[in-house]
Amino acid sequence: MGCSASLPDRSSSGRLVGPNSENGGASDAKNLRVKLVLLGDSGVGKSCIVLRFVRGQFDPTSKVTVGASFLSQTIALQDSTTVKFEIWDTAGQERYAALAPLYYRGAAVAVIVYDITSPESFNKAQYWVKELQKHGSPDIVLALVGNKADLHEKREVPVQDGIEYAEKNGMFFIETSAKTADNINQLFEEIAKRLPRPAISSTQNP
Ligand SMILES: Nc1nc2c(ncn2[C@@H]2O[C@H](COP(=O)(O)OP(=O)(O)OP(=O)(O)O)[C@@H](O)[C@H]2O)c(=O)[nH]1
Repeated sequence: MGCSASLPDRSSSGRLVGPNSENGGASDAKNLRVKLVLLGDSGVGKSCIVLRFVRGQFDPTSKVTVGASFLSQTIALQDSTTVKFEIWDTAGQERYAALAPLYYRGAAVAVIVYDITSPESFNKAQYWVKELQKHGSPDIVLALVGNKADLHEKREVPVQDGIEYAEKNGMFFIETSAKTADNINQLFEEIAKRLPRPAISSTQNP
């Protein structure tokens, strides 16, 4: 189960713009290209977050991620900077864990996702934070995301736990719902605001 995310560039809201082709894909002060990796336990909603961000859709019936999938999406900030996110959505199943370094190596941003109804997934998120702190780029932007915020009646991870853990580790924190779209665009906009200027450009290779 899950959200299939092997999709082309698409705009999904008025604030999102098409692929940035004016400068041939390189980063400059106004047009940033950013490699972003999503990590987290299987089933927390990584693919659904990406699908919601890129296409504005939620598909509860599509499949588990195998290996990883790649998508990109460009957003425009208020200061007219554009940020093209090159997104690697990794597979959360344990059997793919050894592949993760291929995807987070050289990433300017890591989005570490857990499910607010699953303490196990919160523990797994903490594992990924430590892994990124040890092996990620030294200036990587780390975001901690508590997804499935729409399932508040089943919540098992208090919002305060997410806030405190993120604060201690110098991370940006947000709760989202890929199902309702709550805070999905905000997640990427807040990441964009925290990027060093210009961000390191990347290629479509992991
Ligand atoms: N209620 C609710 N369900 C969600 C949300 N996001 C994802 N889901 C459901 O959670 C399940 C897993 O979502 P995926 O996006 O495939 O999870 P994943 O983290 O990509 O999983 P892997 O591909 O195994 O790593 C699916 O059944 C989704 O419909 C959400 O915000 N709210």
